[in-house]
Amino acid sequence: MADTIYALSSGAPPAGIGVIRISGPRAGEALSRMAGGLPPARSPRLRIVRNGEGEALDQALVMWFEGPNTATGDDLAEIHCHGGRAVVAALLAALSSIDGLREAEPGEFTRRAFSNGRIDLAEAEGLADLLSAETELQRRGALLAAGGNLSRQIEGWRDRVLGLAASIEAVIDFADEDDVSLPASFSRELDELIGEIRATSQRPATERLRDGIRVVLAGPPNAGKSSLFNALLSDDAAIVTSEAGTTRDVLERPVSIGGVPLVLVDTAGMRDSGAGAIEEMGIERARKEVANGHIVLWLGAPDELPFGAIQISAKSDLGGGQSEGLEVSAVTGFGLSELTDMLVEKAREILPPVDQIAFNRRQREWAQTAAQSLEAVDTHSDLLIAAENLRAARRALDRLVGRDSTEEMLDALFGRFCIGK
Ligand SMILES: Nc1nc2c(c(=O)[nH]1)N(C=O)[C@@H](CNc1ccc(C(=O)N[C@@H](CCC(=O)O)C(=O)O)cc1)CN2
Repeated sequence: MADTIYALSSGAPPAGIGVIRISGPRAGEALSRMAGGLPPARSPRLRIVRNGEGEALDQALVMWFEGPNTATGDDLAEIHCHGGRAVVAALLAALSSIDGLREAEPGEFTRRAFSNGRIDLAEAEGLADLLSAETELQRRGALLAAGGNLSRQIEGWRDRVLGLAASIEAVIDFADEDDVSLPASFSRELDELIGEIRATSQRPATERLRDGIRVVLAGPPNAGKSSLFNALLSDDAAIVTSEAGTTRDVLERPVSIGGVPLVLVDTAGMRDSGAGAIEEMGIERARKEVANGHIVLWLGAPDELPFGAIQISAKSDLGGGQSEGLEVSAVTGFGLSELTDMLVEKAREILPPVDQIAFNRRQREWAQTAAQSLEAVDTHSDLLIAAENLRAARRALDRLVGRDSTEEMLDALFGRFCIGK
């Protein structure tokens, strides 16, 4: 019998309300013991919730969902309690003392939903992105995958592959009868399918949306990079999102500007001579960032503009001086809104579309494998080989949505979730 797991699924206490979920074969029994009987299925009821000694712990809304039509696919109970630390702690302690119940691991509720066939891998990956979404664009992109749009598209492609395979197999099976041949539409249907898979694979990968567009500020020392960095971070439109984990001599801050996820990267000032060994290392890092940045803002001399970078003339409040490129002043705010508008526009051009499905890198590899197998289908030569290529394409699409995924893959994915999800 599968374990029955429980966890606080809402945010860290103290909070207004705490939602505790219990999933598994003993969920109903556990809720019934604590709430003095099961409420009617799928209807909230206000109950006094008690521990094993009959002591009242809280007055809470309780809900009961009978499997398999639940979020996890198991029997599922929920206690919506007051979100105070001691209330949540007392309820979790009461659950831990019930036989056969244990605390859930990170992502374990979602993993149950996956093993019970309630969601597929593409939906679970979308959910992981949805939970980590900090900007509006990230939320919209992830919701499409989490809501099954991507999976439905793959299912549609898979059905078309099966249809093509059935036509080929019919010809193979009736090879003796000479009036059996492939439908005239076969090649057109095959080409259309390849075209759609290729077009979707060519869209930028969703990791770019998840990780943000790197906007690198580069230039010589004292060019005003850090002032511009700070000004962009405190721009009205900018919401500073959670800090990146790494501290380096390259300073980076994730920020949401107009709902678009950007990572602002401030670099060491570049100069050719007079730099000591440590500064030299900083400059080396700065060069790397310039090479890897999605958007590079150059605050130096126009004749040293790195390839593809955007010329910025900072400190324009000082007047005079160079006036090439976009003029901005971190001090007066002059030109900042033009700069952020431009950043948002450029970023959107290189981000995956949020109103259409896009793949992450793992999904893209399988989609490309499927397209390659389909491209190898040649109806003018051995049809047995064509049939085998169609089977290979079907297998690749299956892998894309996680049929036969390995334990390692699942551990890696669900380990990204928090406890209670
Ligand atoms: N309180 C609470 N809120 C939550 C969740 C939860 O588990 N509990 N969710 C946790 O992820 C998300 C909602 N996801 C859910 C997914 C499926 C079903 C479910 O019961 N599905 C059934 C019946 C659908 C229906 O009522 O029409 C089904 O699909 O058959 C419920 C929630 C977000 N909000």
